[in-house]
Amino acid sequence: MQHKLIGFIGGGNMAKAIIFGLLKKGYPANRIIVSDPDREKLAIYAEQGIEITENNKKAAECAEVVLLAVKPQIIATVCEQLSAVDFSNKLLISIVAAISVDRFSFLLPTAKNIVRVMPNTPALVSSGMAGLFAKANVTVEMKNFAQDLLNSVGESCWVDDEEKMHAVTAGSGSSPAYFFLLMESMQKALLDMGLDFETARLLVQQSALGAAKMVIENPRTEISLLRQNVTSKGGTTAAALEVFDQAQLSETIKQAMSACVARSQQMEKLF
Ligand SMILES: NC(=O)C1=CN([C@@H]2O[C@H](COP(=O)(O)OP(=O)(O)OC[C@H]3O[C@@H](n4cnc5c(N)ncnc54)[C@H](O)[C@@H]3O)[C@@H](O)[C@H]2O)C=CC1
Ligand SMILES: O=C(O)[C@@H]1CCC=N1
Repeated sequence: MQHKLIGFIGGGNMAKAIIFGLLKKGYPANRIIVSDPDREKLAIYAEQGIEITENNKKAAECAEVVLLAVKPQIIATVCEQLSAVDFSNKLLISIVAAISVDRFSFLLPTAKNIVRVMPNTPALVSSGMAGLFAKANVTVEMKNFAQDLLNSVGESCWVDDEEKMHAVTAGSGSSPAYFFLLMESMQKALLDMGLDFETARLLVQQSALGAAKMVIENPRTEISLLRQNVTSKGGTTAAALEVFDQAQLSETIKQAMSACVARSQQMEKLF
């Protein structure tokens, strides 16, 4: 991919996952600049040879691609700081949850090429998943760069309707947390059963990896069949799944993901 100069506005958790993922894939450190008011956060980037600044405007002015990675709650303030920057020839990528392209067009009127992305932190280990959305006016070249960027740290897909970005948030941005919670709970249960910490963690992490690989490497097999293949009639797995069923786990997961979507829709109106 092209090594355009990327200016990250905000250098927190998600920016870090993308930036370190990019560095691992050979993206040159001297083609990245990070702006953040938190000097401690900036120090980790400086150590990698990345230019750092506390001045958002400076980072955006010199960058060809500006990637917004601040919290939705402060997006209006941050855009105000960027209002004197001419975005007309720049690509603006936002990973900010819930904030629409129309909102960015309002906050930064010179921005024409806006790509909205919902990535996730596994980008750090080259296993990210990102959903992307752009309006029809965005050039193919700009869209390709945005997708190449996300593809270099994982997989990606486009959605044709911006409304779907709320669901994408439930399925990419937030979803690693659901899997972490499941793994945390499994690890805790194994500790309570008397296994030591390292054994419990190894059992959980390797089983999670194995299950994910089974799904990925058997794209034509329904996930439900993979589950059934583990579940002997009257056996141990059936006993475990019966408990999940009684607790209505599937319904709970649906409710949790719906809450994620509802919060995203609410935040879209709030910020
Ligand atoms: N953490 C995640 O898994 C994901 C986060 N996102 C989105 O990424 C964005 C950032 O989230 P996180 O990295 O988790 O948050 P974070 O709190 O770790 O990072 C935000 C960063 O913004 C910095 N900041 C605060 N005020 C600033 C300002 N005026 N100018 C520049 N930087 C400023 C903070 O110092 C901090 O380093 C959010 O909009 C979130 O919705 C999207 C997908 C996944
Ligand atoms: O929890 C959040 O709001 C952000 C967006 C998706 C993941 N983290």
